Amino acid sequence: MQLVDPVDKTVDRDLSLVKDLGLKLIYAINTHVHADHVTGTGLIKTKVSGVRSIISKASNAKADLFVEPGDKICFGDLFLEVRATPGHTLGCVTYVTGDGPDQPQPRMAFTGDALLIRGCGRTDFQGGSSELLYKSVHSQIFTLPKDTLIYPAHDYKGFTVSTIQEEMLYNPRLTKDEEKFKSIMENLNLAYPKMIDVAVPANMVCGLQDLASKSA
Ligand SMILES: N[C@@H](CCC(=O)N[C@@H](CSS)C(=O)NCC(=O)O)C(=O)O
Repeated sequence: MQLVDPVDKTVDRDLSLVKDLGLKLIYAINTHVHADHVTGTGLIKTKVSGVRSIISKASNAKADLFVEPGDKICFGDLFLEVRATPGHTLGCVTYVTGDGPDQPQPRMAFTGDALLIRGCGRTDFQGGSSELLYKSVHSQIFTLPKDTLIYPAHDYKGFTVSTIQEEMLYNPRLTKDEEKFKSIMENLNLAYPKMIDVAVPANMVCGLQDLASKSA
């Protein structure tokens, strides 16, 4: 019996979509890295030549290119703006589509684990800080136009997209004041991530070359 790696399968599906749409993949962009997740970027690089991986400098991870707050990632006539949104991890960033008449409207924000739909990333390990996360979301994400579409990294309830307006109205954590938010985050009682202390075999590290350079 041949085992098929689920990450491999997902990457193949997504690359097939990119091909069907006639697009050329040039960047594989990460919002952050955590020791319990292996990013798919290294695997993508083995399947599509010329793709360059991107992650924030503050993540302290490995990649081809490092970005800092305020940087613009340009592709074709479009660009993504890099916003620092630490709190879930110290190196978390949010990527926002460009501002301007020639850029797609409404804007789109790829928030990683900083802002989830009706939730947010946990802040209880590996550089997490509820104080920082609250400030990040309020100063860097909730200041975007209300119709900006939010695409987070995870959803545990089947949602795929939200808007700034919806989250400012209905997010059960981030609509609260900072003290209440901190207390909510301290009492989430989430299970300790299953994979956080799992050692990664050496052959995976070779294939997935942008795996975080350090773990817990
Ligand atoms: N059950 C999962 C862990 C789920 C989890 O902790 N998710 C993280 C994002 S991945 S580090 C999170 O921030 N969740 C926030 C929340 O409110 O659920 C596992 O054991 O792997």
